[in-house]
Order: sequence, then structure tokens, then C-alpha cells
Amino acid sequence: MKKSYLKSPDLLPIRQKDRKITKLGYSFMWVGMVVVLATFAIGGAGVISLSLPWVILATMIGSLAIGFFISLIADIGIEHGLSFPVYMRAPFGTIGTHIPSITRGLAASMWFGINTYFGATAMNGILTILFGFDNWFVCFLIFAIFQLVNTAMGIKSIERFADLAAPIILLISIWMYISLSGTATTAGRDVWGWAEKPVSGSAAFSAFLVVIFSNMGFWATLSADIPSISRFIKAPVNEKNWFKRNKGSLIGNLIAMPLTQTFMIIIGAVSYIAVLNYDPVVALQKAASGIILAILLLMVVLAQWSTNTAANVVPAATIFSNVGGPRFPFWAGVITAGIVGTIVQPWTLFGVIIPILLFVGGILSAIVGILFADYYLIRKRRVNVPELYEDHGQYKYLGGVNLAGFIAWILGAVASYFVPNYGFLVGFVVGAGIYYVLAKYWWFKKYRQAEIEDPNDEKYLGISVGRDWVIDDKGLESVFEEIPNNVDLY
Ligand SMILES: Nc1ccnc(=O)[nH]1
Repeated sequence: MKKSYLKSPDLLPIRQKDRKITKLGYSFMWVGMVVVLATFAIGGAGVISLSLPWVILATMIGSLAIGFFISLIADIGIEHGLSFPVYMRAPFGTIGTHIPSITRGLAASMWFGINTYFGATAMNGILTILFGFDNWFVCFLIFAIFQLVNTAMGIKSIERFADLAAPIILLISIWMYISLSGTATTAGRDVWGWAEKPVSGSAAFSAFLVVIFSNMGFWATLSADIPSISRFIKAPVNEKNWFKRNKGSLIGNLIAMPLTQTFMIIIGAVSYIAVLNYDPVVALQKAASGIILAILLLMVVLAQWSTNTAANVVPAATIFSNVGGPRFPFWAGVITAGIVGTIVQPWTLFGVIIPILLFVGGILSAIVGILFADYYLIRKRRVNVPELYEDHGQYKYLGGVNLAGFIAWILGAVASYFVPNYGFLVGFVVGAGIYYVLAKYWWFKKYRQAEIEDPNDEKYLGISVGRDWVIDDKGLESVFEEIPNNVDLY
């Protein structure tokens, strides 16, 4: 029997028994994701015009805010086990999903390349110290392959690496903080009071906003496609309370992430204050040497690695596998992400990272707004999941495209582009507002949606009514918790 293009095996809903990420594991994944050289850049850029306490305050506000949005969207993965590109078939259509999701896939691949490049320079530094070997491009290729293999081995393998790397990373970063603040003091600069070109009044306010929205834009990527990860988080069955059901994700998003993010921003700032360069690889090379430097550089390698697998390769590979159809499994998506991330020549991108972050944050924030409106406001968390996998089902709309989603996305992205200082919020509000009105009063009047017409819990909810969505080649079955696990239905 010919398989539907929409039924890639790696994109089917994740069942309860296959959800393997624990609360603690997810928090470790966040520590692993947050510690990455690009995070330091926000701190370093911040202390150019603001003193460190203000940069910290702005970071806490920004990362808590984005953690809140991440948590909202993560419920799609937790409730239904759906990944980002598959859920996006609802607000954008079974074909339309590809345009916004490839946008995100490209951003993720670029990040992969940037992070791999900096990891490769650190690895090169280590090999130079130990063996006198010096060729960063060879290091780039080797490092890329290690990370891709780690990702292709699946989400549990990523978590295991984070469990190992996160504690090491944290310990070394404390050490890094101490040694860099020593360097700053020696240079006669007070870590807690210094700013390179301090500003005041409205310029200070707008610098404060830039730090808030850089932090939000930074993780805006994950607030869109967190379902691709959260679908693997263990969650309680039959739990109607949103907070209790999402506990595994909330602790990571609202505690582990903001705390680590703030700490890393401090390190980036301190390294800028110490050596006037927010690339800690450079800062470290000025502040240490020999075997100590090699250990510090090892931390950079681990940090880049644990960010890349979870935050970049998983999302990109999930998306590419969705584009490629059932013959294009997750691992093929992983390889694609690696190739794309290399050919964009990421070593040229780091200098323009803050403007890119704000820009991409804006584009993605409209998508987050649309997801929020579609999932919570319009469908009220009920989803006719089997139809997401049907070529001619209710999400086909007009030739596979939901125009309400596209119009809202374009207007939201444009709006956020014109107010870059408030990028994420404007994109979110405009995207959500326009989508809500268009979808409710126009599109879904034309294209009827079963879960909106009949918002039945038993039919359209997932884990909170004990359901595992099971998509079968032959049709549309779903299995309830009442059926014992050991009965093989198919
Ligand atoms: N999605 C991402 C955001 C920030 N940094 C990354 O490496 N990836």
C-alpha cells in the first residue's frame, strides 16, 4: 500500500511509553542549550552601554518572558505528542507548513554552523596545546560529525550527553567568572559598575530594551518549535491541570533556563570588561595558558555541542524530515542540517549576530503568536490529530495552504521589523490578533474544523484524557489508556 506523504515514521505522535525525558533531564538539556558562546555575546554587548546590574535585570526579565512563551507552546508536544512542523499543518496547511518551518530550519542550521565553528576553534586550540596540530577546518568537520552522530542516535542520547556536560560546564564557568573578574580588576575596571560608553535617560531605556529583546529573540526559535522536543518529555496521564501536566517542561523553561541564561550573560559581560572582547575563546586565550587553557577550551567544545544537538539539529532535522516525506527519515534530516550549516560559511556570521537575533526573533514571534491563537484560542487545545496526516483531510484547506496563517505571519513579521526594540512582543501580538480574527470569522467558516464544531474532550484531547494518538497507514485509529499496554493492536 502506498504510504501517504504526510506519514513519515519519525513524525508520528510520540506515545506515552516512548517519552523518555525526565524533568531533571530536560533541565540539564536547558543548561546545555543555554551555555553557548553566542549567549556571552549578549552580555558583552550589554555592558557597552549599561552597567552589569542593569544587564542582569534585563536578562532576567527577557528570559523569564520567553520561558513563559516556550511553556505555552510546549503543551502542544506534551498534550498530543506532535512535533512543530506537523502541528504547523493546522495554522498553515499541509503544504503551507513548509514555508515557515523551513525558515526556522534554515535559522537552526545556521546556528549549528556558527556554534560548530566556535567549538572548532576551541578544539583547534586544545590540539595545538597538546600536539601542535593547527587546522581549524579539519576540526570543524570532525566536530560537526560528532554532533550529527549524537543527534541521529535520538533524543535520549542527547539528554545523556547533556547530563554529562551540564555539570562540567557549570563548574568550569564558575571558575571562568572568577578568573575573568580577576583580570578585569587588574585592568582597573570595576565589574559591577563599569560600562564602556555609559548612556542615560531614554538612550539607557532603549539599551535596556535591546538586552531584554535580544534575550527573547535568542530563544524565540525554541518558543516556536519547542514541541519537537517537548513531545519527548514524560508527562502525567489523565492530568487535566495545565500546570501539573506541564511540570516537566515548566521547571526547565522557567527556572533552569533563566538562571543559566543570566549566569552566562554575566560571564559574557565580565569577559568583555576584562579584555574588551566578548568572544570568551579570545578572552580565555588572553587570561590563561597551557593545560588550564586546554581545560577551559574543552568546556567551550562541550558547551557548543550540547546547544547544537538539542536546540539546532533536532529542530532542523525534524523539519527537513517533514519536507522530505516518509522516505526521508530523521537521520537524513540530520545530515541535511549539517550540510546547510556548513555551506552558509558560518565563520563570517558572528559579527552580525545581535541584529540577526532581533530580526529572526521578530519573524518567529509572529509564528509563536499564530500557534498560540490557533491552539489555545481557536481550537481550545483540541486537535483532530489523525487528519494532520491526511492529504485530503480538514487541514488541506485551499491546495494545502491556510491563508489566514500566511497573512497573519507576513503582517506580524513586518510589524515587528519596524519596531525592532520591541520585536518579539509586537510580532506575537500582531500575529496572534490577526490570525484569530481571520481564522475565526473567515477561514474556518469556509473550511470547517471538526474540533471547533464539536469541541469534544474524548475525541480531540491527548494525554490529558489518557489518549495515545496512533496513526495507522490504513486509517485513523486512536488508542485509549483503557487498552492494556501488552495488547498488540496491529
Ligand atoms: N535556536 C538557537 C538559539 C540560540 N542559539 C542557538 O544556537 N540556537
